[in-house]
Amino acid sequence: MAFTGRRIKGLVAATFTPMTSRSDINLPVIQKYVEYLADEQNVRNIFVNGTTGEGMSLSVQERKTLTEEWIKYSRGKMDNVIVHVGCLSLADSKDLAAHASSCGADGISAIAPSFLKPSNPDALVMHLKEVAAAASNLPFYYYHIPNLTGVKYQMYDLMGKMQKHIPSFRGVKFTDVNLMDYSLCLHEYKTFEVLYGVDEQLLGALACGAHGAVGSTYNYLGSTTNKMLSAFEKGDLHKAQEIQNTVQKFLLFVFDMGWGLPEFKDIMSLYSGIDMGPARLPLRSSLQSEHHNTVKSELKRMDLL
Ligand SMILES: CC(=O)N[C@@H]([C@@H](O)[C@H](O)[C@H](O)CO)[C@@H](O)CC(=O)C(=O)O
Repeated sequence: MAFTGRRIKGLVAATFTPMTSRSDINLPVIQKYVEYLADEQNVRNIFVNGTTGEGMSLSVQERKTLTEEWIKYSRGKMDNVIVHVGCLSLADSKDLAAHASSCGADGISAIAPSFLKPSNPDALVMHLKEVAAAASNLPFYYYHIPNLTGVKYQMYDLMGKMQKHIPSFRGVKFTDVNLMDYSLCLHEYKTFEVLYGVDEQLLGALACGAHGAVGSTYNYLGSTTNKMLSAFEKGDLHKAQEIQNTVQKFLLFVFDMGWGLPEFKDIMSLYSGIDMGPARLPLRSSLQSEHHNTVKSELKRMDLL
């Protein structure tokens, strides 16, 4: 696919998957969720069924149903809906990619299979090429998240291979703290997109030249992070640093409590007032109702609520 020049700019919320108290997908919440992102957080791009969305814990049919709902309610509200189609099975990934294309998604993305891992970078590219070909009309983003997949190839090398072999290759969703690799990618592959995925150090990525970022905190700290992007664009580095530091302190509080994805989902419910429901097994939240006020007062103390 020839590069059209349209770039994802700014924040992309990696959406949570709303669930019922029994951990079934909760579709009626999606419309309100999309409106909340657009109207309250000023976030106009979403990345669905990814890590935050517990995509790998959903069935293929659930992922298809969710994709349809996200796309339906995003019309006129979101600029881009990127659908994560990565699976352990190539056949499932291709099925999801073709489905995303038939639904009118704006792009697809896939992680590396993480149980039987690719033998080498070329094998990974062969796998991704087949996934991308199942939705050849859509931009394809490789989802680099080495801490979770255990597939740790340098993106600087891999981008060259993907550019050569995958006609619809558009870029990488880069969820790693290695800013040297990130910066090398941005500067070598200028017509591609390298979306940054570690919210707590987005400012560092901006300094490298980042134009877009995908993350879980943009669901509820989107408007705060947008202020950081504006400050950076205006050259007000001090203000941008202050905002990044506030987000970092909030995340430090969360990590110090030993919390992670299931608790982030609870925090999104507390913050937005939209019930996201619990995370699906094997994840379990340890955030109890007695923690709710602590979280809220922490957010208020940091001027985030
Ligand atoms: C490992 C992980 O979940 N990383 C998040 C970050 O947004 C992360 O939650 C944030 O930086 C806080 O650590 C995103 O990169 C994940 C993401 O974009 C996705 O849900 O696909």
